[in-house]
Amino acid sequence: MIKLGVTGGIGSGKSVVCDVFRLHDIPVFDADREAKKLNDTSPVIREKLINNFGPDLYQGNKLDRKKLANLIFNNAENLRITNAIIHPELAKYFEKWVDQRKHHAVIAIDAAVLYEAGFQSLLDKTIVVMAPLETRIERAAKRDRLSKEQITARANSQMNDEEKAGLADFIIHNDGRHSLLEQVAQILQDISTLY
Ligand SMILES: CC(C)(COP(=O)(O)OP(=O)(O)OC[C@H]1O[C@@H](n2cnc3c(N)ncnc32)[C@H](O)[C@@H]1O)[C@@H](O)C(=O)NCCC(=O)NCCS
Ligand SMILES: Nc1ncnc2c1ncn2[C@@H]1O[C@H](COP(=O)(O)OP(=O)(O)OP(=O)(O)O)[C@@H](O)[C@H]1O
Repeated sequence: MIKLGVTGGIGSGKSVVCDVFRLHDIPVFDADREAKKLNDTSPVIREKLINNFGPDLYQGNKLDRKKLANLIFNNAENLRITNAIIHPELAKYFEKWVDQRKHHAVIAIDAAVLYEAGFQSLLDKTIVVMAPLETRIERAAKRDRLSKEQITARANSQMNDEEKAGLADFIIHNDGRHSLLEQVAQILQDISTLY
């Protein structure tokens, strides 16, 4: 089995690229979505987040996402604490998810903070989806109905594209001038010798 990581800055097009992988019948683990599920279901995460940020971070069983977002985006120490709580649990859950898909030749994880979370050590190859920062901010602002400042705060909480590109095995250009279908097909051809 080849384990691929797909990352890229906010609004870069990771989810669109991962939909192309799904078209090739490759299962994709959506780290954002699975992390949010764990935030609401993992007693370990809940206890540690409450110990660090207080009980009103949760309304009943549900994490108040807006409250946590306001605490971590623009505060490096709170971001570090939160990542140290959530990412190890997310990594454990990802490994279980992989074990249940052993019959697939290739699987992928869609993770905005793949390198920051240390997931690279769990993977065989990593792919960075790149687009100009202003394009990314416009796309994400349109999609999420967040202000450009809120998107920029999230972008500033992530490794920048150049650092990610230096760590990547493959780059996918999603600037509207390169075909995503062709770039994904080329990567799958390149890795086909590995399995
Ligand atoms: C803080 C949370 C609750 C905010 O959720 P909310 O729905 O309000 O914001 P949303 O998820 O839309 O955030 C938008 C973007 O922020 C970025 N982002 C999310 N978590 C992080 C993080 N820890 N570090 C840097 N950027 C992050 C992603 O690009 C995400 O798409 C949520 O983002 C979260 O639980 N983050 C911590 C877990 C995590 O690292 N998830 C990403 C795994 S790759
Ligand atoms: N090449 C493109 N042309 C036009 N719109 C695009 C393109 N690629 C992505 N988009 C749109 O931009 C927005 C961001 O794309 P996507 O959600 O795939 O990014 P992402 O990297 O997953 O972002 P995030 O990290 O915020 O989840 C989406 O609304 C998507 O439909």
